[in-house]
Amino acid sequence: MSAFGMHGPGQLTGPVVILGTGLLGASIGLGLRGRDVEVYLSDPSPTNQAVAVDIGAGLPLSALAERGHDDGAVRLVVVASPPDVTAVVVESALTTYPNAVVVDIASVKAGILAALTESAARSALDLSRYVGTHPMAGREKSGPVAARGELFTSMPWVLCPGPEASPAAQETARTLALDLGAIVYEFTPVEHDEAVALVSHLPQVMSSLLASRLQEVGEHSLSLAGNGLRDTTRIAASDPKLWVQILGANAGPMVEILHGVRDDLNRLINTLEDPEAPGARLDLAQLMSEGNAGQARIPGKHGGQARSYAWLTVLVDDRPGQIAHLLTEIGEIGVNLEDMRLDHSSGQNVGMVELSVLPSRHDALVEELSKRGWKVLQ
Ligand SMILES: NC(=O)C1=CN([C@@H]2O[C@H](COP(=O)(O)OP(=O)(O)OC[C@H]3O[C@@H](n4cnc5c(N)ncnc54)[C@H](O)[C@@H]3O)[C@@H](O)[C@H]2O)C=CC1
Ligand SMILES: O=C(O)C(=O)Cc1ccc(O)cc1
Repeated sequence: MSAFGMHGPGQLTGPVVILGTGLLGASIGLGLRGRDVEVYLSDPSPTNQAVAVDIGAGLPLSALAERGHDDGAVRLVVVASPPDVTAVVVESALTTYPNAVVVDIASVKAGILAALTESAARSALDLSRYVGTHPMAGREKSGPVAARGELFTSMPWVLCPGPEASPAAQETARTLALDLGAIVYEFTPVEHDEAVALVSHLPQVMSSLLASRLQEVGEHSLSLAGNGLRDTTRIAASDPKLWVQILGANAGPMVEILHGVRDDLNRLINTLEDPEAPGARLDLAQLMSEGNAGQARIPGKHGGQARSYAWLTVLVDDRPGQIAHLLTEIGEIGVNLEDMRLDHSSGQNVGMVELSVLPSRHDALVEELSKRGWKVLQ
């Protein structure tokens, strides 16, 4: 059993080759190693490859032959390179590994399938072994140092098979996602690109636009920043190189959505230019309630139904061990935490731990924690 064997074996059989060992490639390697799958890693950046090997995401690709395998033995190739080189890397993997299923995980799907279909029309490319996929899980950091084997647990993973993908190749792609703990969805590449324009690419653009407003503001104003600003700008820290490629490859669906956003912004500007005008307050109320209605439709994390939780805030001294102590006590009280955020009161030696729980458990937790001497704000 490997060092990560506590996750138990999966269904997938190796050897698996991962091409591109950044955040996603190394995370997939870690997850598969946790299920004892034989994984080999390759990256044009020797540093990224070495880091991925060091964290236990697999062995260098050179070890494939050393372990007695030829290229024909490879069962699955995962292409985890940047989107703009993905079609070329898939094409070369289909040729190099004649018996392997090849999946890619790039964030945009239709253009890659179109490029491969065009290549296949000119050469003898076997697209029955190719399945485009997209795990809807990531981070605002890139590179293998940020990799996590659990990244995909309970997250959506979209399969976008082209018309030539064989049932066996689709089954292998599905097994990869399921072994890594993901929830599998099937979309056509075009449906996928339209959906992610709204649920993934627009949030990134809005977050970046908002955060870019902060470049010139004085420190005095920034010191008032609270969770609203942090929540809405987390992904503004994402890698520009990746997002230039994603947005460029999904420009059509994005432009359509951005026209709608521009109309809404124009409406808001017009209203706020004359906030005392008849109907202005109603218009603002409508805008806010339209937002409420959209927000309420977002499914809960892990694909569950949208659900509202109750929040409470516990003040903790800024000393080592305080948060661990608080969590232990909550465990003893027997309340399950749904979410947790940490914050600091600026300029004070006190931390604020925000906890979310099922509404039915909120009052009991407040009462029990208060009895045990914790300062609880509701
Ligand atoms: N970052 C995220 O949150 C998510 C990213 N993706 C997709 O996953 C893929 C990888 O993204 P990240 O891991 O975030 O990027 P990353 O920048 O962390 O890693 C990309 C890796 O690909 C390597 N690479 C560059 N050219 C290559 C080539 N020709 N062949 C093989 N490897 C090559 C780079 O050296 C780097 O190590 C992208 O296609 C992205 O759209 C999908 C879901 C989430
Ligand atoms: O950090 C987050 O919340 C993300 O949503 C990351 C992400 C980035 C790119 C993708 O194609 C999918 C997911």
